[in-house]
Amino acid sequence: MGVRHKEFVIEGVQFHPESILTAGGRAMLQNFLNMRGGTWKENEESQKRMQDAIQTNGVSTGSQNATLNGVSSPKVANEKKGSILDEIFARRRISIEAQKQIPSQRPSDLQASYNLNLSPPQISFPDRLRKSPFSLSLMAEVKRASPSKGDIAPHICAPEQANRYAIAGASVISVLTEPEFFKGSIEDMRAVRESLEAMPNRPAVLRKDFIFDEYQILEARLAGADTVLLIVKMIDEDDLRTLYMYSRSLGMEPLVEVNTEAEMKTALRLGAQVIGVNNRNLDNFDVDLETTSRLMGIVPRGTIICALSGISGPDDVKTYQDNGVGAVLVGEALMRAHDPSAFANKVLGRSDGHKHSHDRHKFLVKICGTRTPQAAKVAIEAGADMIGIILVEGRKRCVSKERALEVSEAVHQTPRPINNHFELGSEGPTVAKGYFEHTSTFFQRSDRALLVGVFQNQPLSYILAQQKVLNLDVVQLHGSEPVEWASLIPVPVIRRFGPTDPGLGCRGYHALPLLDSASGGTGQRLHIDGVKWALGADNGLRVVLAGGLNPENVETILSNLNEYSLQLVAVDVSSGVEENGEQDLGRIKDFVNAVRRAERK
Ligand SMILES: O=C(O)c1ccccc1N[C@@H]1O[C@H](COP(=O)(O)O)[C@@H](O)[C@H]1O
Repeated sequence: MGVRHKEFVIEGVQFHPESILTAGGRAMLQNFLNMRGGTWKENEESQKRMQDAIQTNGVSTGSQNATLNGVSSPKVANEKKGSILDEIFARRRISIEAQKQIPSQRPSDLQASYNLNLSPPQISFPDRLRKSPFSLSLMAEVKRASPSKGDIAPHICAPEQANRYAIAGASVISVLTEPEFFKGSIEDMRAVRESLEAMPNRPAVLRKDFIFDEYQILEARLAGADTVLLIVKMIDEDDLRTLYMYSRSLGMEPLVEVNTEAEMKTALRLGAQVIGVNNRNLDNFDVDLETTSRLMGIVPRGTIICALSGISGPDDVKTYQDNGVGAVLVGEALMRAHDPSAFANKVLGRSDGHKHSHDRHKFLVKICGTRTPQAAKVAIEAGADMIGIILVEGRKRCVSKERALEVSEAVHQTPRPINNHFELGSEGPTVAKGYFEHTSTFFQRSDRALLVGVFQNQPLSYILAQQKVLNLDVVQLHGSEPVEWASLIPVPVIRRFGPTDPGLGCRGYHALPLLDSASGGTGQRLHIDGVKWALGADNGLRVVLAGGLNPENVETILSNLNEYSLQLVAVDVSSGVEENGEQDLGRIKDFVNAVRRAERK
């Protein structure tokens, strides 16, 4: 085991001597001192101060490191000095030490947040790898730059990139969080995790960084990591074990990285369940794709082996599949790919997953403002998918309790015409799906139409009571109700938004947003450009379209939105199927027929 330098203290902060032997390290120290109102000048006196600090601390096997929960932070093993990795580790050490001094980011702050259960829900990293439906799992990396390649894709938006990877079938999203050499940040990883929120079968999130301190592991968990990287080469075995156990204590099985047989043996002694074999030698950056297959021989069954680095396409993956490698990590090639989703699909041997032009898109139809059981029956028999009743006191279409019960009974008992039955998706259970893509399937019910109760700025207790009494299948919130209410209502919620309203695309709350003008039920049309803007800004968004639709205009409106038709789940009409203020059975049928014609175009 390598000897260690004792840390020294400047302005009350402990630093590792290796950290400031480089110009970059000194620049970071300068930043730190600036932040603290101190100065560090490259003059004789400061250099002497540094030399003295190094000499007086000298060579020692002890350590005086910062502690978290009373456990001392492990050190970078000294014999590894000299490589680029040492420099990165040394710089990370300085910046992490500086970060720990910032009120709100001190170890005690992180621990307090963790104790308050503020870390996002996690999934098991090894389980997620094992559940991949493909012959080998993909760990797709967000990496803007690297020390060996320089800039790769500095302008990418991390959560956008991660979403593409997820939908394409990646089991893990690896996010580089090191800022200087890789141009990443913990904020990238937090945003990536947020972008996967409420996505069924989301990928696991890996914090890829240079980890030497429990502090970084706790920080990762609070930002939403499901696993962290531990590099055997850079941490001595006792410290590695401490970090490994700490990560597991937070529910994160780490990815343990090795490059040689000796390192593999260390990882196995640790009991690591997931071992990444780096095909890149970190001293000289040489890549040898056979490294992974070579080291497989000594690995017991059940351990998941991942090939890391240098994989540039499906051809590289073939041999790994044959050798029983569980996963491949692809970074640079995906970041440089013109179409990362298509590239990821190819690596996984998956068809592109896109809908083809011959797949006819079906728009659900909601007939709202229904006031009689007869109208509900006619609408269902004409092919309507949802029947809405207005439960807003004072509005002209509001139905009495008795009438609402009658309509409810009609909706629950009227069978649907046979040609309205849905073919439900057969996608495997472990491929991630967009949140709204998933929730829109709630509304595709084959046996009967759904009953929707429309509310506007009424108390939550009233809404909950009505849902129960009327056996509502869906609740529509048409006022300024808090978005969070959707999680407190036991059936799917449709919530009204204007196209530029905040919260429209919030995942995890409303099952579908409904685009309409503010008051509702007035026949006021939405500006088509606004609708296009909202749909174009977020291609994972799915909506119900309402506002001034009628049998005469709905075909044209749908054809104007043709480009976005996959995002339009349903169309909704209230005043447009009325004649002289009453629902007109003929107009209801005309509306449904007009929508069906639009589907065929
Ligand atoms: O229709 C109503 O009277 C109503 C009252 C209160 C809130 C919402 C209401 N209707 C909703 O408005 C849209 C579209 O209506 P329109 O076609 O423009 O008349 C639809 O979502 C109805 O559910």
